[in-house]
Amino acid sequence: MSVLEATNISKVYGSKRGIEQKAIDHISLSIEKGEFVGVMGPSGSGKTTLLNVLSTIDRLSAGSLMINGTEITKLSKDKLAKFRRREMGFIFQDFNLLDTLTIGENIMLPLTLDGWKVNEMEAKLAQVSKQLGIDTILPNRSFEVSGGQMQRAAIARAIIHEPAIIFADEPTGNLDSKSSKQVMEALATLNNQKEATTLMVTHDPFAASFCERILFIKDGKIFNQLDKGDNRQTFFQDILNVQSMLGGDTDDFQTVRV
Ligand SMILES: Nc1ncnc2c1ncn2[C@@H]1O[C@H](COP(=O)(O)OP(=O)(O)OP(=O)(O)O)[C@@H](O)[C@H]1O
Repeated sequence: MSVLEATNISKVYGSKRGIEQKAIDHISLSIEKGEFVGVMGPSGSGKTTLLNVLSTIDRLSAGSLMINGTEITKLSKDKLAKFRRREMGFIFQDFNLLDTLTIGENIMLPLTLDGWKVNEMEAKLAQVSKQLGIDTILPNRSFEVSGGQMQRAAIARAIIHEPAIIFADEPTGNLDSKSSKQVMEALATLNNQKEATTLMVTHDPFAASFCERILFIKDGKIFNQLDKGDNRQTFFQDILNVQSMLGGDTDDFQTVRV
């Protein structure tokens, strides 16, 4: 079953000088339940725009987008906000945790907004935080814990309401290699054990090697697609090969740390 089905989608930005920028150019893609899909491509290729339109943060210029059986382009603003809150989880590069709340309160936020009972929220919090290995830091504030712990808290917040799909934008972008590995292992485990359908934009070939499938974007179009197969090290090398074919960021060519 497709959790996400985008058909012929485009996003065109206007400019003050009247020149249009076609950031997404007639892309069609589908993501099945339980898939872990990565999006890669050179700087300016349209990765963030693709994530933003698929996650309904930004409106499409054209095309159709079905998520969990609902045609997104037909929803009113209010219905869309509710749909987004219930059916989607978000993970950002800079964690986006509120430092006025404890880590536990941050994680429970989607349930608080949805009017859950306190004892039910706490039971769910205990389960999710244990699974992510952050149950001991729940009373802390974000500035008292490490970057890796903050990102695992953000993952807990993204999955606590069991959304249909998780959108992750450079989740390892602000982390050192050890924390990146922990965060990617956490995402991959959630994906394996809970069938958490995930779409992740990344520049990092190491992070991407945890995905099952990578879509490479160039000039707003899908340029190539890679499937993992059964060996992550080979997959990692394949990712580097496509990246070098695409050109772009020299930072992307990292030493192997699989
Ligand atoms: N708000 C906007 N207004 C006008 N043009 C935009 C806007 N946002 C992005 N663009 C343009 O759309 C294209 C795609 O940008 P996007 O940020 O999606 O690329 P990206 O692949 O995520 O890049 P990066 O890896 O550098 O973050 C670029 O040419 C960019 O300049």
